[in-house]
Amino acid sequence: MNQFIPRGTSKISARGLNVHYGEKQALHDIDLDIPAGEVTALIGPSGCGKSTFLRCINRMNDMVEGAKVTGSLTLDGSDVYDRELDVVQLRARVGMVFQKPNPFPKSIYDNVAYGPRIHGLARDQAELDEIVMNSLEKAGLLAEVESRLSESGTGLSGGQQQRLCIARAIAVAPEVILMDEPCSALDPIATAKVEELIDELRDNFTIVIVTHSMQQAARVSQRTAFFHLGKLIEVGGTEEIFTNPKEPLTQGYITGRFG
Ligand SMILES: Nc1ncnc2c1ncn2[C@@H]1O[C@H](COP(=O)(O)OP(=O)(O)OP(=O)(O)O)[C@@H](O)[C@H]1O
Repeated sequence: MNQFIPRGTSKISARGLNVHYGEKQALHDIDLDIPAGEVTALIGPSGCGKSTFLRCINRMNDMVEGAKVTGSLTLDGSDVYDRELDVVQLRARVGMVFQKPNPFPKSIYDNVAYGPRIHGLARDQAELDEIVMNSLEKAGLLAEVESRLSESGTGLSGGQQQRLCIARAIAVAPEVILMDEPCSALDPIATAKVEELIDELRDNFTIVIVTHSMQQAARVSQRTAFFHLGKLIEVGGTEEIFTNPKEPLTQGYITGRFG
């Protein structure tokens, strides 16, 4: 059963969204609204289609051979799958942070400056410096790396690398940040830092996060969508989903009866 927030307040809207990988249908008729300025968590057992849905939003599925997306997906009311749409521009508006931190083998500075450079966001070096510093600050990393900006990003700890990847995503001023299990490779302390950061970022960005951890969904999100076997079973306020789910399948999952 799908519940909608009123139209007009949603940043991303899926209607009748289907995804096939060759013969296999990974998502069935998904209707889902993602509100602006909130964190929406996508949860559900392995293989239920969470990552597939996430990857539809910035058209990462375009790169998967045999993947076919039908139905409608809009960002601020515009069709994400419009043939005329510039996918590079879309990915600047919709940034992504992956499961494994993947800094470029470049300096910490250049990791963050990369996007602003290719999108021509800074008029001069001073402006680029400002974007880099601001992004590192917003990602909660500046104090730890200020004195070593020219050192390689790959030399940082896993948690620092993930915050560097978040800084890199923020640097192009996206509207939406997609996070695909961003803490699964991190220890509990690094995880706590990234979770804190997610909470701070929601003032400025719309965030969609895939997580296997129900505790994490409960800690960081305001809205939760539960997927099962490629279908959206239930979506609602996170507290409501975790304390008073309407669907027996959701209840079964959150109480650990299957997973
Ligand atoms: N590139 C692909 N080619 C073929 N099938 C795929 C591909 N990617 C995903 N699938 C299938 O689509 C379904 C949904 O996968 P998806 O990765 O979206 O699930 P998920 O809920 O994110 O899983 P997990 O929690 O294990 O990451 C699964 O059955 C998966 O095997």
